[in-house]
Order: sequence, then structure tokens, then C-alpha cells
Amino acid sequence: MKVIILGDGGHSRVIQEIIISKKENQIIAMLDDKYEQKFKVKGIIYAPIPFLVRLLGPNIRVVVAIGSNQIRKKIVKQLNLPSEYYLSVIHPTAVISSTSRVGNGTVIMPNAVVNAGAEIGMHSIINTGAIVEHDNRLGDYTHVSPNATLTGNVSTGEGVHIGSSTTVIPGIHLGKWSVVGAGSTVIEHIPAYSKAVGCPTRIIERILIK
Ligand SMILES: CC(=O)SCCNC(=O)CCNC(=O)[C@H](O)C(C)(C)COP(=O)(O)OP(=O)(O)OC[C@H]1O[C@@H](n2cnc3c(N)ncnc32)[C@H](O)[C@@H]1OP(=O)(O)O
Repeated sequence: MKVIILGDGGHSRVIQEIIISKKENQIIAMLDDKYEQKFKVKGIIYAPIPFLVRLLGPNIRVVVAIGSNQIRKKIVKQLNLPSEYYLSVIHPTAVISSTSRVGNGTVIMPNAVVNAGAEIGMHSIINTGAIVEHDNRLGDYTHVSPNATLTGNVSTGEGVHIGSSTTVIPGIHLGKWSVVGAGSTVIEHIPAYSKAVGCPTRIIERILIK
């Protein structure tokens, strides 16, 4: 599979390593607006994101490798590609239940677990060592940070960011575009567009965006 990666920062480097660890994959381009013009290194094209239209074709897949949920969504909306173009990237050490579903464009990092019946939307990040337990329903553009644990039947709206090492108890809903701080314990539903921190969480901000 020929793969084009959008975004060339730290998050992208982890994704690049996962992609090239599979012999059948070949990264053909790294696109990032920090590159003002096209150049080539070791056969890989480096160019700004609008260059993508010149590269698309059969057998090409795209990954938006940008850590910010908002920026990932903005780029996906601007590109307006059919969802089949987007590759799901799953590290070989991740444990993914055969009864779970992972949306196109979602990346699952080393040692993450996605358990029975869980459903993860498109363009999400299940980061290193994160646990998404049985029957979770996670919206598009979600980020579950390293070592966070979503216990059974947790659900999230679109764009939710769960900080590193946070635990969410069973059956909790995190409203769309909410943010939960690192190391928190969530024992109550979190309203949409809110920022919550602590053990148990307290709301510290209503995020006035979107
Ligand atoms: C591979 C990777 O790196 S993936 C990236 C993973 N990233 C993360 O896990 C980061 C998660 N982000 C956080 O925890 C951040 O602190 C946020 C988003 C919750 C808050 O950030 P900000 O909006 O900048 O909040 P700010 O730093 O101003 O803090 C506001 C208040 O919340 C408190 N606070 C902030 N974060 C936390 C936290 N994680 N736990 C407890 N309290 C916190 C602050 O002490 C402060 O309290 P005060 O008003 O009583 O002084």
C-alpha cells in the first residue's frame, strides 16, 4: 500500500514507524504546511498539504497524523475525500477484539487494548497503552491519551480529548469536544465543550468554540 501522511511532527513520527514496520506499506509523501515547496529525500516527497491532490490515485491511502483533534477535523473537512481513502494504522502489539470496530483514519498505538464490542469512530487516536474496554462508543476525532482507561460502556461525542492516565468509570458519557485533564478520575458525565480535571473531576472551563 502506498501511503501519504499529512503532518510531520512528533505524533506523526510514531505513525510513520508503525506504517513502515509493515513490509507491504510504502510512505510516498509527507505533507505538512511547514514545507513551503516540494522536495524529495530518499524517494519520499515532502511538500505542503495542498500538494495532495497531485498524488491521489488508486492504491493510495492517506493518514492525517496530527495530534490536535480540532486541526485533524479541519483538514479532513477541507480535503473532503471519500472515507475509503483513509488508512487505519494499528501497531502490531495492540490488542483489538474481533468484535470491535475501528473507523477509517484511526490510529492505535503500541500496547493499546480495544475490547469486545467497542466502536471507535474515524480519525481518532488510541494512544500508547490506552485501554478502551468492552462496548465503548467513541465518536470521530477522539483522542484517548497514553495509559488512559475507559472502563466498560463509556461513550464520547465527537472530538473528545482524554488526558494521559485518566480513568473513566463504567457507563459515563463525555460530551462532544470536552477535554479531561491528565491523571483525572471521571465519575460523572462531562457536558459538551467542557474542560474537567482532578479526582474526581471538577469542571474548570466551558470551551467557547465550535
Ligand atoms: C504522546 C502524548 O504526548 S499524547 C498527549 C497527552 N496529553 C495530555 O494528557 C495533556 C492533558 N492536558 C491537561 O491535563 C491540561 O492541564 C488541561 C488541558 C486539562 C488544562 O490545561 P489549561 O487549560 O492550560 O489549564 P491550566 O493549566 O490553566 O489549569 C487550570 C486549573 O486546572 C488545574 N489543572 C490543570 N490540569 C490539571 C490536571 N491534569 N489535573 C488536576 N488539575 C489540573 C490547574 O492546577 C489549575 O488550577 P487552579 O485554577 O486551581 O490554579
